[in-house]
Amino acid sequence: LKRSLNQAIAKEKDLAPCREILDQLEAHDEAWPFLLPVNTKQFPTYKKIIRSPMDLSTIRKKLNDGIYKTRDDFCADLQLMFVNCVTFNEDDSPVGKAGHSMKTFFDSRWAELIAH
Ligand SMILES: Cc1ncccc1N[C@@H](C)c1cnc2ccsc2c1
Repeated sequence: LKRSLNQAIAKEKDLAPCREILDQLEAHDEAWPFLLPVNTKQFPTYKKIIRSPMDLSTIRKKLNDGIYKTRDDFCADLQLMFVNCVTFNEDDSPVGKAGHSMKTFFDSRWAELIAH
């Protein structure tokens, strides 16, 4: 029991900074394309082109539901969201530009978190 309690404490330590970064991503001026799953009625080709959709609300739910075992699992879903954006959107489109801006922000905050 003691070991599993320590493991639970270690997991919380590992994931706590993820909540902080996710708070900042959701509050970012350019988060608007990523707040909810892409509406496939509005973008009918999206499901064909993007095999694994991902968005900030899904990441938040997975974090709250204890789906992420490590901070790297969390990071992988964010990178998936950014790769989906680059795959579907032109770099100079409004959504494409927002994606690059959000990725740059995330990568710098993640580096601070891991580096510190
Ligand atoms: C991240 C992403 N990738 C590809 C397509 C869409 C989106 N985002 C949705 C929310 C979105 C993005 N832009 C607009 C513009 C009018 S409705 C709407 C909805």
